[in-house]
Amino acid sequence: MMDQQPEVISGLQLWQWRNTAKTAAIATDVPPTEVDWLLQEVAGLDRLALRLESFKNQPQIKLQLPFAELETLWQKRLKERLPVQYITGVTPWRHFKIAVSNAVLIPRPETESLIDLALEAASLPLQQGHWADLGTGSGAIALGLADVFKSATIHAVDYSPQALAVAALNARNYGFTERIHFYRGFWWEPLEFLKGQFSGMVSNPPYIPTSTLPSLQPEVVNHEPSLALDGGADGLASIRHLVQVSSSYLQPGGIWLIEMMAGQAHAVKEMLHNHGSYCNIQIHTDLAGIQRFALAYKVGA
Ligand SMILES: C[S@@+](CC[C@H](N)C(=O)[O-])C[C@H]1O[C@@H](n2cnc3c(N)ncnc32)[C@H](O)[C@@H]1O
Repeated sequence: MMDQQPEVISGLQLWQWRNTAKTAAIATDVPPTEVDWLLQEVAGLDRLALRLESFKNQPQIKLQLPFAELETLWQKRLKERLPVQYITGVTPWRHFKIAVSNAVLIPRPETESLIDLALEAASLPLQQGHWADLGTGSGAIALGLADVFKSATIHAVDYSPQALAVAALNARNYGFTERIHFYRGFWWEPLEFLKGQFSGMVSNPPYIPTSTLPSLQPEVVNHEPSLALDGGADGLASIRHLVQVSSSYLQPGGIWLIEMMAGQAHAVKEMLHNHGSYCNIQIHTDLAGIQRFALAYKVGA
């Protein structure tokens, strides 16, 4: 989107477009606030200017794309249910502005808590050394870990090379290229050379049962990568793998931390318990009170 030719229009013209776009949003069950997200990115307007509508009197506003293209993109949002984050190319996550494309899952607000949980769970020695972000997608978790664990090296893996390109861009944007290393491969496989040495692992793996996918919102099922969503028949295929394999990659006392779907906590807890290599198994809720995160330590510290 940002490669388009810029265009200058009047504040009044943009104000009128905004009103029409908001009315259409309400009529099609799209949050009207998304119109303002779009205008913040393409017209460089801040939240206050939008809230007070002070831009209405500006003689000229420079858009980062032709005005007609703005309308085309908004129609795609409404008719094709294209997520607004894929239109703007960015999404807020913690204090970052994360670049996204349709090669990556849009990082969700609930996933932000994984970073706080990792920080609370890790003693000072564990806040250093090697951490893994498995299934990094946009790289959001890797950025979050690099941000709170200033002396750690983050190893971020994804199976999708297109996702890794987005993640690498985000790492560059925040000056983390030295501290986040990217690998293409199947979960832990590219990290074999560090087996037994990891202070911790954080992952938000695909966890939606295959049969549930068609019932998700069209924004998700029609636009987000299925590799990021599909957790196999019971939704637990990736989590099961991460339970089985991670203990040989973690150092004794190392942290295992994942996000999961509502209703999976009991099964995940049981898997961790039955494996025999994990202790102090904990389930944590998200801000909505849903059992969303599982945390455990490798035995033997
Ligand atoms: C739910 S998304 C999470 C993305 C990002 N970590 C986040 O929280 O926003 C799951 C990610 O796992 C990746 N993935 C799926 N299967 C994988 C595998 N076998 N090995 C490595 N990554 C995989 C997907 O490409 C996707 O980027």
